[in-house]
Amino acid sequence: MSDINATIKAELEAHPIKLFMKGVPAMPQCGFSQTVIQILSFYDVEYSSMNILENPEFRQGLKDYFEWPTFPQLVVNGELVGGCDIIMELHENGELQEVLDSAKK
Ligand SMILES: N[C@@H](CCC(=O)N[C@@H](CS)C(=O)NCC(=O)O)C(=O)O
Repeated sequence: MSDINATIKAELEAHPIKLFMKGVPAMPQCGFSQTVIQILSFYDVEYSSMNILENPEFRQGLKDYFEWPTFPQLVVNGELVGGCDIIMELHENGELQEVLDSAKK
């Protein structure tokens, strides 16, 4: 396993709910990241985030790791749930709560 893949895996093991985004929750630097932050604020959930603009290794590494070319990326239990469009869809159809509840404590 490449170094960055091992680093990503360790990061995901440490954080059951991880949002890779542009900017930080208090100041998202992209509308798609901002939308996901707003959606997550509807839920009583703790999550960790990483600003991929300040972590170029992760920015490229995650695209390869999940074979997903864009951010945000919401990851639960080490598995990519999706980006902005998918999170919005799961929120609107009522499935996001279950996904977030499945996070290992
Ligand atoms: N349809 C995507 C929109 C996200 C998107 O297009 N993100 C772009 C612009 S912020 C991106 O991450 N591009 C790759 C990059 O900047 O490394 C979603 O649902 O998340």
